[in-house]
Amino acid sequence: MSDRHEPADAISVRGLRKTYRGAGGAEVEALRGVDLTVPSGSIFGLLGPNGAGKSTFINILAGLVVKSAGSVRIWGFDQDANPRMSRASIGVVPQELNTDPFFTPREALEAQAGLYGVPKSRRRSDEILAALGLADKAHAYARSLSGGMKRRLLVAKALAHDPAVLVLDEPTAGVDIELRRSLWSYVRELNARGVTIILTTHYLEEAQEMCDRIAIIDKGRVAACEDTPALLSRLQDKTLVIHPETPLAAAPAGLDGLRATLRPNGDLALPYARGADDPLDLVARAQAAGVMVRDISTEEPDLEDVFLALTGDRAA
Ligand SMILES: Nc1ncnc2c1ncn2[C@@H]1O[C@H](COP(=O)(O)OP(=O)(O)OP(=O)(O)O)[C@@H](O)[C@H]1O
Repeated sequence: MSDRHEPADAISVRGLRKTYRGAGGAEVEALRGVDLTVPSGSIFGLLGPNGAGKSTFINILAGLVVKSAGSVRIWGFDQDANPRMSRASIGVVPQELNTDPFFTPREALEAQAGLYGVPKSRRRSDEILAALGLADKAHAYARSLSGGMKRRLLVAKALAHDPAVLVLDEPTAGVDIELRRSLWSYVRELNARGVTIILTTHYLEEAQEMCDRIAIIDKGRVAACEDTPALLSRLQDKTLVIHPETPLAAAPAGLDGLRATLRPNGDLALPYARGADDPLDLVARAQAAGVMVRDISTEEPDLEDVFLALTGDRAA
């Protein structure tokens, strides 16, 4: 993968729109003018509530859904002017476990490579199957594979034509912790070898941990697109947590004007503005309200908070 030319942007999308026409002629505007750039070599996260347009976006990149307007460049190739090269540059791991029951994993990879015109001498089916822990299942019928194995087979299939960009649509939905961990470590390995990764996930912690850069899509528009630390720092609110001597049964009276909440474990949480409010004042206010303070800690905002602030919706 090292001999590949590398454009600055793996994906560049301008003015992308998609309007679906429903059964009764009703129109659904799934994408309403999306501009998005995915830098080459990054692990890029696409987050958004249900129905935000993430799958539509990915399916347009994959060539599975026809856009209504706008331009899409994949690995420098314009999707309209150079459909073959732009398609060859991207591999998509779909959300659904749609493996062909009568193909063995090896046959599935060979068929996929054949579809993209990869000559036999350049196919790496066995290597890919081994990397995904499917070597001993290479000749088993796909229908006999476990759910986790099918998921890994879909990743393998998406890699069969050696794409520069790998898209994973909700790759860890319904996946157990062990598979999730091994999937992510493989994704990191691919990224280290130069593959640009785009993933959608509802697991905000995961996006926070995995992604260099994150776009938040809401109602068919890009609500935010920033490097992960910058996105997090947009939120000025920190939280002071007071751990009382004995768990509180209710938030004490006398904390008027503070957005105090009681946590299920009996701790008291008090949001405050970084740099503007003094957390020690909050401690004094709590003490004055009768709270016996055993310990205090502060928390940074996480993506869930950013998400809430931007979209007003709570994520999954
Ligand atoms: N084939 C279709 N025909 C009509 N409407 C569609 C079609 N596919 C998607 N939509 C609508 O387009 C909007 C965006 O859907 P999309 O699946 O892209 O969202 P999403 O962000 O991927 O959601 P999720 O997280 O639930 O997968 C939704 O309102 C959806 O109902």
